[in-house]
Amino acid sequence: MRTIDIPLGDRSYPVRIGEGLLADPAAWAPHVGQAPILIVTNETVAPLYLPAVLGALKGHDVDTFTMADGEAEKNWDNWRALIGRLADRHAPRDTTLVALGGGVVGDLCGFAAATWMRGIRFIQAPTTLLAQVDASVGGKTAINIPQGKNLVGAFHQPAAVIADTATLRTLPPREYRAGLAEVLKYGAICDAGFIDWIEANIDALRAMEPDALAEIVERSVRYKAEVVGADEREQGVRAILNFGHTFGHALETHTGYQRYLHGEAVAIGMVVAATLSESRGLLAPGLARRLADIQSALGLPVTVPADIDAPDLLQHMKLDKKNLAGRRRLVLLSAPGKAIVDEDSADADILAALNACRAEDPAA
Ligand SMILES: NC(=O)c1ccc[n+]([C@@H]2O[C@H](COP(=O)([O-])OP(=O)(O)OC[C@H]3O[C@@H](n4cnc5c(N)ncnc54)[C@H](O)[C@@H]3O)[C@@H](O)[C@H]2O)c1
Ligand SMILES: O=C(O)C(=O)C[C@@H](O)[C@H](O)[C@H](O)COP(=O)(O)O
Ligand SMILES: [Zn+2]
Repeated sequence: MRTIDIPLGDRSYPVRIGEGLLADPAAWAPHVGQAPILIVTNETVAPLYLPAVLGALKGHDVDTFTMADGEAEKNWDNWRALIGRLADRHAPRDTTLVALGGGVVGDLCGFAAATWMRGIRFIQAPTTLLAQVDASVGGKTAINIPQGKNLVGAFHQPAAVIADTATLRTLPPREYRAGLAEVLKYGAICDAGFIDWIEANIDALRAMEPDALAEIVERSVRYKAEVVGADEREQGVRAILNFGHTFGHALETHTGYQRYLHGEAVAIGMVVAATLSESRGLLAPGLARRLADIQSALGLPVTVPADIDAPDLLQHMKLDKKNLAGRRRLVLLSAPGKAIVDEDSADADILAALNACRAEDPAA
């Protein structure tokens, strides 16, 4: 087991990464006391991993809340149902919530933990690649509303992250690929050498080779730890973790959270953001093409589909949380591995970048 600390003063916590951790009582013991535990999971993950977690937590007072599956479930109804469960069970303030699942379960459970009695402990037990490399770390919790992605939420750090890499073996291939988009994001914004590494290890990543998986999980968490440790509440540098997300979230919202996985939408968004960086003269030509080639090789989408109008996406971008006082703020690149926050892109620049990333084949 490897441990990476998220350095946040009295809110610091460990991210524990290893094979078989969910079933290991020793992995849980330091993070759960004798107070009640409510495990939040979904109908797909529960049959796969709930028995192992219940076994590891034997002897504790444990209840389970199981949601339906899918991004569209990260909504008010499930937040209300989960809060209702806590209320019905008279859950005291020392209750620990456990998010067992992907980023959807993690974000919703985290938001319930942030809001029940003004904030209770929670533990992230991420079971997707995307959640292990990104969503479980950093304390962003949220639900979606029809007007936009993650628009209702709170910063609320977990007490620990228990990332069992063995769970990745049951992940559907499309979900695994979506997680790779957030992995590549760290290369784009933090470390050009990591882009090189991913490029050199595409076959190993496609084959889910254990050494390659261990490398991307640990390296990604280290990049995120550094950024979150420097700026917990996105007052500055943390915004770079949103690279590709302004366009990605617009795609997700526009399609009702049904058509693209989060990582897929971010993948398209990263190509658009890199293209815009180049057309604005902020970034030397070549990286947008290179990112698109890596993503294609990893089986990720790279183009804005023909049936989605660029002005519609621009409209969704008005509710982006990075915007301040009427100023639109975008995360762009100034070099491979170096991100900047830009406030000077005009509508016409953005529309041109979106249209430059159109599929030549409308069916694509
Ligand atoms: N809070 C953050 O910092 C942050 C960061 C990135 C993404 N997110 C959010 O995370 C969400 C996406 O997370 P995700 O990609 O994990 O999606 P997800 O939670 O929908 O999980 C993907 C799918 O895999 C299934 N699944 C989970 N673990 C499995 C396993 N081990 N084996 C088989 N199936 C499994 C799930 O049931 C689901 O169908 C989005 O809502 C996104 O906004 C949050
Ligand atoms: O941790 C962060 O900060 C991120 O931006 C990570 C993103 O990958 C993630 O999708 C996050 O949920 C987006 O946050 P939002 O503030 O744009 O809703
Ligand atoms: Zn993301």
